[in-house]
Amino acid sequence: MNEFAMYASDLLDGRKALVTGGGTGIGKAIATGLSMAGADVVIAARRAEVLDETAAEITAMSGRPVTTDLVDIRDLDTVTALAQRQGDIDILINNAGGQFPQKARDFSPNGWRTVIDLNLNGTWNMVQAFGNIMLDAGGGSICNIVATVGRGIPGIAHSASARAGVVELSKTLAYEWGPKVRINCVAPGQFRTDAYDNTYEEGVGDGFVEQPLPHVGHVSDIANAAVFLVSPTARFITGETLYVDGGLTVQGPMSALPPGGFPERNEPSPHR
Ligand SMILES: CCCCCCCCC/C=C/C(=O)SCCNC(=O)CCNC(=O)[C@H](O)C(C)(C)COP(=O)(O)OP(=O)(O)OC[C@H]1O[C@@H](n2cnc3c(N)ncnc32)[C@H](O)[C@@H]1OP(=O)(O)O
Ligand SMILES: NC(=O)C1=CN([C@@H]2O[C@H](COP(=O)(O)OP(=O)(O)OC[C@H]3O[C@@H](n4cnc5c(N)ncnc54)[C@H](OP(=O)(O)O)[C@@H]3O)[C@@H](O)[C@H]2O)C=CC1
Repeated sequence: MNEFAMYASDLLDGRKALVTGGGTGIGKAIATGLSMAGADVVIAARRAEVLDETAAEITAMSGRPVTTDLVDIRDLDTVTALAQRQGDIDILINNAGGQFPQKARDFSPNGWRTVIDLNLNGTWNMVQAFGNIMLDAGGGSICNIVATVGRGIPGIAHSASARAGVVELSKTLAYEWGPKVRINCVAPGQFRTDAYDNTYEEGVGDGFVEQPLPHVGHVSDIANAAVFLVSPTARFITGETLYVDGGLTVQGPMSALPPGGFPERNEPSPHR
């Protein structure tokens, strides 16, 4: 099966889409999905070489040109400059982000700040810069890639807080920008991208078997959800968060640290 061929190849004809972090992993899959559905895609991040390689790969699959551009979403000046170059977009996917796993009690002030700055402030920089242009131009659609927030994510309290902020931001803007700009989120469960494998210890997510769909997701699962949400097929959906997590948040283990990562949880409770 071609995982990226879920939609008609002209679904997004004539639309321009920008994907942050589109050179790797989930962002690359989303960019591929958008291109396969007919959009003119721009992928933007910090590493030109990675972006160029990915653009060529996507073009080989979809037959459509893919543009690359540079941005550091934490740096407002580069976001503003990107918006001046690529402001005429109809679709924005805020996928760039990430964090490191650590117990909250060990976070340094700068560690906390860095993750909030990337995932909440960085996303906000993009949303405001491009959202304002969409509002002036008449409309558009935004999709923010977050994480499975809603019941806490032990081991990444900084990122969980930032992503919850993005979910609430999206709901708020869905109202404020309602008639013109739709804004939704996709919440991925666990996806074994290169970045994931490089960041998380062996054993994280081993409890998959307890998840309703007991296997790892494919990045195209996220891509298909994101393409749906930004496409006219989802024209009556805004302020929503779509969980693509194999049911992890319904029932499953949730920790970014490997099993045994919180031995203090076996200590007697002072609350009894
Ligand atoms: C069942 C399913 C379950 C599922 C449960 C799992 C759910 C996970 C869901 C998410 C999965 C993914 O995102 S998968 C993709 C994963 N890959 C990533 O996220 C990689 C991206 N991460 C990063 O680039 C970095 O972590 C990040 C800090 C965000 C940005 O790096 P920078 O180079 O800008 O920052 P630095 O200057 O290096 O560091 C800034 C501060 O952060 C601290 N810091 C950085 N890395 C650190 C580390 N590993 N441990 C401690 N502290 C760290 C530094 O010490 C600095 O603080 P001081 O020393 O005090 O100055
Ligand atoms: N994989 C998973 O299981 C899950 C992933 N997520 C989230 O999904 C998103 C994609 O994850 P994944 O594909 O696995 O990870 P990647 O690390 O492969 O993707 C992150 C992308 O964002 C870009 N990026 C990082 N920082 C910046 C920045 N400051 N400015 C611009 N671009 C930046 C990176 O490119 P470059 O370095 O060139 O800038 C990279 O292409 C992330 O937000 C991640 O946290 C959420 C839940 C689960």
